Amino acid sequence: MTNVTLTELPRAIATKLLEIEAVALRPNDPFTWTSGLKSPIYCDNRLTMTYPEIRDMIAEGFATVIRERYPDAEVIAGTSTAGIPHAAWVAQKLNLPMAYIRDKAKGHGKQNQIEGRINPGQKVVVIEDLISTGGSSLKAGLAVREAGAEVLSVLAIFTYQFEKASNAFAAENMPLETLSNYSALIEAAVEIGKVQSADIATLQAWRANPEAFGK
Ligand SMILES: O=P(O)(O)OC[C@H]1O[C@H](OP(=O)(O)OP(=O)(O)O)[C@H](O)[C@@H]1O
Ligand SMILES: O=C(O)c1cc(=O)[nH]c(=O)[nH]1
Repeated sequence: MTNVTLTELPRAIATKLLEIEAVALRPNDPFTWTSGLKSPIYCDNRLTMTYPEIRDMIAEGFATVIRERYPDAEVIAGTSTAGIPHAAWVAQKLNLPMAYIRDKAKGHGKQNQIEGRINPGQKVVVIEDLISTGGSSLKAGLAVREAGAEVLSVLAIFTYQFEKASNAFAAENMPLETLSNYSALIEAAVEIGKVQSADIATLQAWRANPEAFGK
């Protein structure tokens, strides 16, 4: 078990993401995000699965948030696909039921969007790996509500801190909390010398107007 407080966690996770090279910069060959946005940066949190110490730091962070702020949680639900393993580790730590939410209902079999059992009226915490626009995780949270359950909060490892995402969650009155974020990532990257000043300038220009990047 790792021993990092919630206050230390944004920087600690950001540093680990940089150390394992989960963060890639490609200013001249932008990444396409799931929302269609073009970006000079991509944060591949899936790589945290590979490192027991890091995935446990994350799971312990989520478990602490749930114990402190959502002690009534009855089900931990992961978003498909990158949220699923983290939801499993948290559910195991808290000895709670687990489910996962597909981005859409299956076209065959039972045609489920939610796999595992979430009963109407149950209190659910949704676990996501990363928030860009927030579209994927908000959709997952709304599917849980559609099933008649209550979403106590969506928790994610990392957010780019776009207003668009926080506004979308606020509009649905759905709480969103994250363990680490873009500000902490940039601070950590500068401190450990992972980004050059030219890259910082590119990242600042992109961050100020992400929709215009790469056009
Ligand atoms: O906040 P958003 O704009 O929705 O973007 C973030 C989502 O994008 C990624 O998933 P992706 O669609 O790549 O699928 P995966 O989880 O199956 O890898 C990531 O894991 C988040 O779920
Ligand atoms: O928006 C996305 O698709 C996205 C961005 C990012 O940095 N990492 C990721 O896994 N997805």
